[in-house]
Amino acid sequence: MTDTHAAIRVSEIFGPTIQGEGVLIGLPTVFIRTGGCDYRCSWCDSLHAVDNQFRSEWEMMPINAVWQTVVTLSGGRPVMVSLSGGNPAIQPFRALIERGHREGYRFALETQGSVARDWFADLDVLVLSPKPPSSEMRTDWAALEACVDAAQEKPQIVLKLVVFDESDYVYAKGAAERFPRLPVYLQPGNHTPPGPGNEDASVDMDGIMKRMEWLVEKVTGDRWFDARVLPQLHVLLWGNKRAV
Ligand SMILES: C[S@@+](CC[C@H](N)C(=O)[O-])C[C@H]1O[C@@H](n2cnc3c(N)ncnc32)[C@H](O)[C@@H]1O
Ligand SMILES: Nc1nc2[nH]cc(C(=O)O)c2c(=O)[nH]1
Ligand code: SF4
Ligand SMILES: [Mg+2]
Repeated sequence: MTDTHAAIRVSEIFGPTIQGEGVLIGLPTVFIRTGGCDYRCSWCDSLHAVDNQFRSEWEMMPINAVWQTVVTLSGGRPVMVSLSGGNPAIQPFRALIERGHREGYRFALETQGSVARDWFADLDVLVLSPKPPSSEMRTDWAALEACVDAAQEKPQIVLKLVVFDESDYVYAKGAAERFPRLPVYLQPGNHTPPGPGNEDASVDMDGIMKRMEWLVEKVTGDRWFDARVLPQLHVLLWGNKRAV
């Protein structure tokens, strides 16, 4: 069933900018960032879409209004739309995806993989980013597998793993071994400043670059030749600034 009366809890809609991460890096993209998350990662870089203290900034938007915003931002030209958050899987996106597809838009979704939806099969790209030990979250592997199953091999599915340290790297290797058919993107963690609302704080660029170099040494040393190591390009360009 497609519920065209459904509303999406939106934190921000922005773009077009470039996708800064993973398999679609560099591609012009409009982002819909939903409000609310079932996780609380210790290093989440989007707390303004997670922490309840920002709830007053979130808006319940009817599908039509969300879609109109995307059309306005893209000048009516079909573009990649990234559904992120928060956890976008807890929002009712089926009708928006259907609407956008009719007009030639494509949809990627970023989720930690804790909640599976049957409409994942309607996506073009499903980015699963299970959380390593440094996040202080525990992975429900059955839920992650349910996300892969829900997609029914229709969208492209990739694993994007954030790595801060050795135990995160070991976790990433384990996750890749559980899903041998999924391409793997490794992304160095960005130590975001404590607390939400600190997007003007400077980025620890040296730390990010050191972790990237170390990651390259790890994957090449381990002969892990189908892993890809990529930075968050938008962080290199614009730091912790919001909505870029
Ligand atoms: C803010 S999350 C929103 C989507 C979903 N909740 C998730 O975590 O996949 C978007 C992406 O940013 C990554 N991310 C969040 N905080 C990060 C940080 N401090 N450093 C590097 N990547 C981070 C997540 O792993 C995820 O791939
Ligand atoms: N440019 C840009 N690329 C991104 N890739 C993933 C993002 C996210 O926060 O989900 C993000 C974001 O916020 N901005
Ligand atoms: S799952 Fe994603 S949005 Fe939620 S707290 Fe973790 S990084 Fe942030
Ligand atoms: Mg981000």
